Amino acid sequence: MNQPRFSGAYTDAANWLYRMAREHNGENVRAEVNGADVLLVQRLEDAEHVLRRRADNYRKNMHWFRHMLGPSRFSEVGEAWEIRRELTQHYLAKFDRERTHGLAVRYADEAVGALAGRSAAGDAVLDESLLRRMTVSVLIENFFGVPLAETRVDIDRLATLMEFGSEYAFAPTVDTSALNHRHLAALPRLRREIFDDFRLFREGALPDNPMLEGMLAADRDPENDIMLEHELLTFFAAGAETTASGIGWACYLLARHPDVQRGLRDALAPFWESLRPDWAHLSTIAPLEAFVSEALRLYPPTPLVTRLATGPDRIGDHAIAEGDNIFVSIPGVQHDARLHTDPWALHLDRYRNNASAGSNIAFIFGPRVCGGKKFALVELAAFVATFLKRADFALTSDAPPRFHWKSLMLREGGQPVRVTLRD
Ligand code: HEM
Repeated sequence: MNQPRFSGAYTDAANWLYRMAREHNGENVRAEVNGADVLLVQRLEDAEHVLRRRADNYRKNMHWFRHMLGPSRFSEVGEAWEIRRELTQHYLAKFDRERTHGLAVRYADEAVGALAGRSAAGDAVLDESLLRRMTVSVLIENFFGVPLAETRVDIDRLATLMEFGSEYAFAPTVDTSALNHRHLAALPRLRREIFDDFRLFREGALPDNPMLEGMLAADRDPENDIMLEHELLTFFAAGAETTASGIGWACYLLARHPDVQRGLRDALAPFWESLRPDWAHLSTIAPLEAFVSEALRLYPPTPLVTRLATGPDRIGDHAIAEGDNIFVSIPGVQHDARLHTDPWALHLDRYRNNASAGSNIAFIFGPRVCGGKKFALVELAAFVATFLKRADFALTSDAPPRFHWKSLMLREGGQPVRVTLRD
């Protein structure tokens, strides 16, 4: 059989990952990706080997991403990563759940009204910039204590930079096409504009904030190459673009499964009618948790993580040499029919006994686990609950999704969903 091959722009990469997950279900695959040999890992046990058990032998491989966005917690390895992780992880782990829940409900309420306005005006797809505005608003207000409107952060510029970055996110990088030349030419100006947008963070114009003060102190320290703007950029990209993609896919699933939509709304009714519609209460609503988990299983916002072998090893049946490229396919692992019966369908029941929850790896695991996993799960649950309270979601097209990768996974052409307010 011919070796599977991917060539072209990485904007198409997620379509290839889903094809591999169907055609080589439950198998790892040696593939050629833009001219380089890659082992595509699709088995949970081997993903655990690469990301957790032998993480010391598989380092992050984001030279090009680093080149585009600057070195940050996201791209660095070893001590350079550990210093950066120290700067933010305490705050990402110890955030106030109730405050985050409150902010997520408030901004979801605003966003769903605007989304319904767009649908009423004739839009057949969800306006993704409204979803991004919602998630950036929660992130900034939660971690920096100010509303987005009082900062100069421009969410569209951030999204454009992410799109540029996706072309260069992986090794091997794509051939430089005319499009890429245009990107490269525009990059310096775009970066300058975004850094200028972050001026208030550097100038101490925001309320006292220990996380920001720690980042600024590290930025001033000549002993390292930490730059506040690089850390902020990846913080916003990792923390807001991802959840915006996640809630977009959740809306699509609600629209595609009206029965699930009704069932969840019914399950949430006592919550909204209660005297205590807070996180302590929302976090006990099992069908909501199951729905968020299934949305992240079927459509993981970050579908691919790439690593480079630093020494020889074995992964399943494959011998690994130093310098080998390893791609862990999250859709591959999460659609493995050995772990999930009927893996392509939405199943809320499988979470009843937490049976297959452990095989969902949307946030990966091991030392480089997503720093914002808990925060993202609080936000996503609050967004879905608020959207369901306020609106109905209906499909505007039955066409199966094609994917558009831009450092995270969106739907090509936008999510075909009409939003109608219930009150
Ligand atoms: C549904 C939402 C999200 C998903 C699916 C997601 C997924 C991921 C994945 C797969 C990685 C590992 C990438 C790699 O190692 O190559 C990662 C890393 C990271 N994520 Fe998330 N993420 C989400 C939301 C967030 C949020 C809300 C934040 C911040 C508030 C965040 C902060 C981070 C950070 C800081 C890292 C780097 C961790 C490290 O290497 O130290 N993420 N995320």
